[in-house]
Amino acid sequence: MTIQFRDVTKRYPDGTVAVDELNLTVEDGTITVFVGPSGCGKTTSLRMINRMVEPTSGAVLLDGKDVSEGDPALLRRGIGYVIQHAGLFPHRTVLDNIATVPLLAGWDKRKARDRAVELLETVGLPAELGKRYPAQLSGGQQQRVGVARALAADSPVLLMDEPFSAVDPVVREGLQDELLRLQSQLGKTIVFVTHDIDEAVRLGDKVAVMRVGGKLAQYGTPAEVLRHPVDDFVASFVGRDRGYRGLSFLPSTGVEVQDVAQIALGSTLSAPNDGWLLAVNADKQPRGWLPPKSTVEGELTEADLVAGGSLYVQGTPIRGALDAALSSPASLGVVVDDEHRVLGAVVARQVLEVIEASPQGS
Ligand SMILES: Nc1ncnc2c1ncn2[C@@H]1O[C@H](COP(=O)(O)OP(=O)(O)OP(=O)(O)O)[C@@H](O)[C@H]1O
Repeated sequence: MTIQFRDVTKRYPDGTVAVDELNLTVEDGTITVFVGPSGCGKTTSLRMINRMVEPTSGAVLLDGKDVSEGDPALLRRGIGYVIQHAGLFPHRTVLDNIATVPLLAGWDKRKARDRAVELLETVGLPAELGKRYPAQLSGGQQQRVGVARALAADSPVLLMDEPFSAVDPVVREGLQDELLRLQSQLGKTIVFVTHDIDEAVRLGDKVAVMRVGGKLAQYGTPAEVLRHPVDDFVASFVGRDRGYRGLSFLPSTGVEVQDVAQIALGSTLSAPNDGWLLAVNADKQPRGWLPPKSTVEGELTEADLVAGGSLYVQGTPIRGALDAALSSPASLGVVVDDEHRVLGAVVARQVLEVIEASPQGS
């Protein structure tokens, strides 16, 4: 389902212009992220899609149909909505929370409950949490329940307003991964609001950068916004390290994978080694590094090794190659295939040469 903002303006009764002449199309089956500093009108824009806020002028269209025509309650029931802190009903169990919308839609109790159990699994929560109350869950689990409840509407559109902002960064990354995994299966049209540019570029197929005063500053793919910010506001908002972030979108064409000296776990070392040796297991997966001039008594075990850096999966963007090279104790970034078998190594200097020669690096 496409969502179209056509000349949409929202002026609150006190005169605040929260959204100013917004024109933008959210494409079917994609994640579009509204990002910008506090007060720039992201939430107001989102809420005009399900008519929790009515535009002062202009129109929002769902698949070409003006949302202002028709019953707002019916519209809202048909659009999944997730907010910060999940917004769960505290006195209802997790399962009852998830089943809210199906019950409103007139499903019988049994069917709504079965659907809720299924959705709990979809969002990666164990079934036994279903009987608990929201306060008995962690923040991350509550957010997952919030997502499950929104999915229960089974609508093609999902609105998410800072859904992961209240959880710590590690849990947040897990939730983002989970959302991307779900989206690859479900293909919904998702509008996601955040003030965090990292979250925006990670999740968005498209990113709409907004500025205070409710104006759209730039709308494009994450790569476009990072590499070619249209003005100083966008450039400063995406940050000084945008060059590094932009590497997440630069292909690794031209990066040379060189041979790397290896040693198998369980083998013996006849003489001290000259250079670093990459230790691999029976499946040829890297397990760590053996420093130069090591002496190993008996068979090589993981206890003899120095931990390795990050791995670079061949074919993925160049940022991973640079990370692998810079994080390796041997200054050799380990290159692996999809099954994490060693293919060779990359060195930072050569990766940087490729980056410098790219249009982004120059
Ligand atoms: N009900 C309201 N009445 C008056 N002004 C409002 C109302 N709701 C929001 N605003 C104002 O409209 C502007 C945009 O608010 P909005 O919540 O859409 O921004 P936001 O980008 O989502 O901000 P945040 O990230 O802080 O939630 C702000 O100046 C805000 O104070």
